[in-house]
Amino acid sequence: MKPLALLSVSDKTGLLDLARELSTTYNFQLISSGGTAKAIKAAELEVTKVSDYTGAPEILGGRVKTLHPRIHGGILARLDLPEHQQDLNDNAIQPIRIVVVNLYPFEETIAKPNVTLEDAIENIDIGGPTLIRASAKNYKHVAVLSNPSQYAELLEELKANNGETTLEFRKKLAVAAFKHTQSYDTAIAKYLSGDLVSNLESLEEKSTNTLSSSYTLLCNNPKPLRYGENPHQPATWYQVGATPKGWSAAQQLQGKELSFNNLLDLEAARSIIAEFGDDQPAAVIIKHNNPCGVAIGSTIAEAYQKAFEADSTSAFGGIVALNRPIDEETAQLLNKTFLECVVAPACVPSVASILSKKQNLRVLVLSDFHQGSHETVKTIAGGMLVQRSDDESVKPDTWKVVTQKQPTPEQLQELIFAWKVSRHVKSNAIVITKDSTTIGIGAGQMNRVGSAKIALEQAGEKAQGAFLASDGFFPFDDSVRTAAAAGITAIVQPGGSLRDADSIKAADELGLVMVLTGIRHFLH
Ligand SMILES: NC(=O)c1ncn([C@@H]2O[C@H](COP(=O)(O)O)[C@@H](O)[C@H]2O)c1NC=O
Repeated sequence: MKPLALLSVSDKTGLLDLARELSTTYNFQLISSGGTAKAIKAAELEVTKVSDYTGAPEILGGRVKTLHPRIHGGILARLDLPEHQQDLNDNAIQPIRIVVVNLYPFEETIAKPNVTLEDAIENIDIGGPTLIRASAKNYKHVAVLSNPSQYAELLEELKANNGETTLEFRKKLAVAAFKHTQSYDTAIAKYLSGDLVSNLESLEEKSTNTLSSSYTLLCNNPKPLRYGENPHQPATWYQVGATPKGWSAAQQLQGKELSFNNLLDLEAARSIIAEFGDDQPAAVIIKHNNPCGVAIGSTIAEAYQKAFEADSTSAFGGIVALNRPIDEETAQLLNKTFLECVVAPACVPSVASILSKKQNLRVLVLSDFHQGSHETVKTIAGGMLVQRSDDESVKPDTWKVVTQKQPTPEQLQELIFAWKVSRHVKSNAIVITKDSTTIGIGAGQMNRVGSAKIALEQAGEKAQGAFLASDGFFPFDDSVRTAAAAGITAIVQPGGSLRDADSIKAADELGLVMVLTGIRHFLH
């Protein structure tokens, strides 16, 4: 009697080649569910329909196809146990040696724009995971394939072992199978629980009754990276969810492979550019996850040039993000210095030959800069911290002017610019700007005075008439006095210190404008 191989697949990629090899080269009898059998038959290969083998028709519009004791008995039987053999004989069941299944495309279905709950539910595969789990449980006797990418490996295995599979190989497939059904079920649970929104709502409720009892990140398509932050740290880049989004959907037009640090810096650049929307051309240059230059210009070339000149020393080896397509003028400017990466929503075709002069420069196209994650996740010893991302838009209409001096509309615009940048600088953050360009950035200092000194020193003479944003409140009036002495005109800060009155008094004394946003933007 021929050994049995069961094939039941939604994604029919590679199916016919595999079926042909199994039946003609390795002499398997193929049994398949309706659609799979039809495809195999159409290729003039021999196949038995599951319903013919079991004598039970597919019912409920396909909700029940393979859920039958003749199928699951054949998969789950321990062939080393005489009592199992007896059961097989008594029930005219043949052992099934190879099971090839891939599941209804649940994640692809829910990613569709107007998906209905009905559609989503009908795409929850029941029989498929049951086949996969049963086969994986009985890996000592059954080889289970849960993805077309495994077909070639199976054929090599059969070739190397006279039409058999080794226990080691089957165990490896079983592990992959359980991981697959786990992530499949996680996607379903996430979707049915209201997806991310309800996770975040439950975070906001802060009540243990409403918090999810577990938190799972569903990651796919691992891409090995050369290394992590440093060469001795192995690292992998995973795509979150089944459909490529964000950086997983970005197109790399040229340059070396992306590194771990490139991706972190690109993400920092993306989040700043997203802040400025699409109204005006904006450019940002990132170094070590902090911006070293951010600017708005009348053209994208001008915005880049202003961002570059903001701190040309630090821009060397930087990561650039632009919110307009790269045109020839900008490409020529980009080529003037060593940069690691540049990302833009598009590239004018003629710039390819200009940028290719810098062969190592990674050029990426990201069509949507606004697709950030709504939650951030960090690991700590024995735990994981999850929070809503700091992605709420800046709302200047809620700001309060607390000084006698009021800002002019132009000054308010500049303060908005400074504030938008400051929330993306590691705390303690002080950002000095002028003409919609950063001219001094103090990042990641352990006290705010230190950050202010660094930012003001970098701004130098240009601090005269410039604007200052602070991501957290001023605990004392010292930074206000230092800023005024350097020539700062207006300050935006959250407020909320016990000594706010001291800072406001100093601002009034020194003739500054001070605006309180009422919201803090620490970034660790
Ligand atoms: N209900 C069942 O008994 C069942 N058995 C297998 N499936 C799935 O049906 C699909 C294949 O169907 P077809 O061969 O009819 O194209 C596969 O994705 C497989 O995972 C089933 N469908 C869903 O639960």
